[in-house]
Amino acid sequence: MSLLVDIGNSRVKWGIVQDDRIVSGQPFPSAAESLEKSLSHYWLSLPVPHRIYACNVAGSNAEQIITAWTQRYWGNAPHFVRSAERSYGVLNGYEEPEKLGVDRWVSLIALRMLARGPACVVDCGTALTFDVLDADGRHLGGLIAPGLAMMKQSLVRDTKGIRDIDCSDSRFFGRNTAAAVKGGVLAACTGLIERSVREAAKELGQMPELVLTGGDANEVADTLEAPCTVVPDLILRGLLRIARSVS
Ligand SMILES: Nc1ncnc2c1ncn2[C@@H]1O[C@H](COP(=O)(O)OP(=O)(O)O)[C@@H](O)[C@H]1O
Ligand SMILES: CC(C)(COP(=O)(O)O)[C@@H](O)C(=O)NCCC(=O)O
Ligand SMILES: [K+]
Repeated sequence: MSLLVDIGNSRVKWGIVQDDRIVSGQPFPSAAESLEKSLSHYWLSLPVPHRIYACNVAGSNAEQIITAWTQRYWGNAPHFVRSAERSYGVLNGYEEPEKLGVDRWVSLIALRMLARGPACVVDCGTALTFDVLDADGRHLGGLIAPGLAMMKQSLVRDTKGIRDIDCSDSRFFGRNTAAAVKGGVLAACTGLIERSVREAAKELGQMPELVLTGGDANEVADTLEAPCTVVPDLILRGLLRIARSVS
């Protein structure tokens, strides 16, 4: 059995590989304070994995805690994927390829398998990232913006007049503070995505496919006018691609 682990700035997403398919587990917070406890809670009952493939953007502390845990209970350290210049049919577009967030790199590897032609991937996580891949697997670069929760938190933190932001209203324009914040933050994300897709289409000479992933992908997809596909386990699928090539 292989274990696939995507360690983001908010949450650890993970899944086991059974019959070459991903069975996703319950995500848990990546915060260092609770990480060891969460690992024991979610992973102690698993069969011992022969291989562990991980991508981590939550800092070396998270990497150390997870490695210590898997060493202690399974006698096995994870293989931490690093961003490369070229692999699995994808050519990294960064001037310094190793500086591209490894979650973005792995999502491009998955996107390359999934898409028939040029495609864009949006990760609606702690940050919102947008990356472009042409029909030959060349990464044309991307964008990084704050994610939905981070935008809301920054409004609460840095203003006196915005406090309660719980809202189930779904009209575009809000008629109270919470609805105005919800709408503003969603419009910031969907506006970024729709403008970026148009810009990508200009560079590509053709309309790209659009794939969304991350904890807020469904909420963003519901507001987007552009056609898109939500793939919740996109990064785990990229890790599976890498795992297959090694075993
Ligand atoms: N059950 C949930 N628990 C926590 N966050 C959630 C949940 N469902 C959706 N979210 C949203 O998902 C975001 C984190 O998405 P995720 O893709 O896990 O981010 P990251 O990869 O940066 O850790 C949070 O900011 C939150 O808005
Ligand atoms: C952009 C990110 C913060 C996204 O992290 P996430 O929201 O997935 O937790 C991460 O991919 C990262 O730290 N990237 C390094 C900088 C870059 O990609 O240019
Ligand atoms: K992520």
